[in-house]
Amino acid sequence: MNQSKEQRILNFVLQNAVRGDPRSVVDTIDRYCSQKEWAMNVGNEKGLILDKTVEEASPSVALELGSYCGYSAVRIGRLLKAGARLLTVEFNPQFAAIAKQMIEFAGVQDKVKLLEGPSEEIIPQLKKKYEVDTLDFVFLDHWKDRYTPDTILLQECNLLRKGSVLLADNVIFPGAPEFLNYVRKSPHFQCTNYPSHLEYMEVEDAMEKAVFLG
Ligand SMILES: O=C(NCCNC(=O)c1cc(-c2ccc(F)cc2)cc(O)c1O)c1cc(O)ncn1
Ligand SMILES: [Mg+2]
Repeated sequence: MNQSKEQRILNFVLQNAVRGDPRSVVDTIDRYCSQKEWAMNVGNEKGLILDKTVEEASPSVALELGSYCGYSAVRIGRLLKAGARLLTVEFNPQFAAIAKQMIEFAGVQDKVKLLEGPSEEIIPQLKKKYEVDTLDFVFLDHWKDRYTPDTILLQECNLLRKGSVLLADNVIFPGAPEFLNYVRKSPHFQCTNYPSHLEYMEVEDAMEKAVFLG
């Protein structure tokens, strides 16, 4: 049975990156996906916006929706302070299996926990089952039509506090127009747009930061 693209990306990392070195894993995925096969990792240009936003938020508890191959989980995990943790949610079992191996190879498994399942099922479990009080940082990179319902669900589950930072990928391409409309119109969010480009392409894209005001 021939390999999936995601398996080929993982194999390239296992053979070319340095075990335990998150930076080398991130750079190796970017090298593969810019030179060999395009894939929907956030990439290095938007990755730098992600880095700066994570560093500014300095989260103790972070959530990622949409792990894919684990690129951004490794990227965020490497920036977390001692004792801080990232929960990353992936619906697709094939993607989840790859992401778990990527996270372990990078050596961030003590900070990053992958939760497999649909976000709408996992979010309501975060407080009781995963001992979350509130989330300091949320990276939205899953199905674009889930950004708005999941943002509402996070509020309904009292998982956001004054100052919680949401950062959403792909608000231009593939696009999340409903989400942009929702957070920009809401009195509960302070929004900032960061123009960029689709990973590994010259297509326009952007990230949107939405800070919860309580
Ligand atoms: O999360 C799940 N998919 C990835 C979401 N992410 C994207 O769809 C995504 C897509 C693109 C993209 C860009 C250009 C293009 F031509 C095609 C796709 C880029 C990105 O940066 C993304 O993040 C998922 C899977 C599944 O089977 N079930 C539940 N959820
Ligand atoms: Mg994306």
